[in-house]
Amino acid sequence: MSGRILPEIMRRHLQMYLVVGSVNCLAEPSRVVQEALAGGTTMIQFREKGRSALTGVPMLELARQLQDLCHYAGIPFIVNDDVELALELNADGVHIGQDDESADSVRARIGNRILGVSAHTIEEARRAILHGADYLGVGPIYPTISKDDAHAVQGPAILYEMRKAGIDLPIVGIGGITIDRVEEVVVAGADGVAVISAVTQAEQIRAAAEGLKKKVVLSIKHPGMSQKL
Ligand SMILES: Cc1ncc(COP(=O)(O)OP(=O)(O)O)c(N)n1
Ligand SMILES: Cc1nc(C(=O)O)sc1CCOP(=O)(O)O
Ligand SMILES: [Mg+2]
Repeated sequence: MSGRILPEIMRRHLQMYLVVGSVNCLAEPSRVVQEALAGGTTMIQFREKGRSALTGVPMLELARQLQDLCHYAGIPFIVNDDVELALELNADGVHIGQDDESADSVRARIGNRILGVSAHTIEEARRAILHGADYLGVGPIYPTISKDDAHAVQGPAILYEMRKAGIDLPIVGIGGITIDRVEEVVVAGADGVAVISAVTQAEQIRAAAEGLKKKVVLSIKHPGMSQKL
């Protein structure tokens, strides 16, 4: 990448952001990602975390497989937490939280790659922006089954509050987001939705991703209309 990603391009990548690891998938992870990409997923985060998470060579092989799929689909491949892994893979970016390495230090290591930072408060959001974040992950908006150590549920109100406080960096909402909740999340101020279970646990993965993406786009263009779908 020749320079930092432009906010308007970042916003488009955030529309239907799939966060995925082998632990979350009912089907084979590469199949899940293939189907999700076919359904119009706009960015993927590799998050290999949890009790039965892969490590070592199998983890690396899976990461490479998913990265290749993203490459062919022309969408960014982001690594959760592990800056070393992101650099080794030459990934498009990294997502870090408040308990991970500090954002300014990660920015210095990854150059112009995409940097996503989790923020739960306006103060955390402001600090992340100062430290070079390209987007904020804000949640959990609703109760989630996919993260054991999630913070307290914030509701869409946190998105309104951040926008009202003048935070204009691209934001993705995360945590318990289902198709029925998309419009509320977008209307509250998010540029898109980051999901695990709504896609990885779906019987029809492609249709699930497609439905979420369509609803995000419709909610951005015509707030209020998507309820009629
Ligand atoms: C898009 C997005 N938003 C938030 C998170 C959560 O990051 P973090 O708080 O570091 O928790 P872990 O995912 O590392 O358990 C995320 N991964 N992605
Ligand atoms: C990875 C993650 N981070 C969260 C946060 O609040 O920061 S919630 C979450 C899990 C999202 O999974 P699902 O879509 O299945 O609820
Ligand atoms: Mg983290």
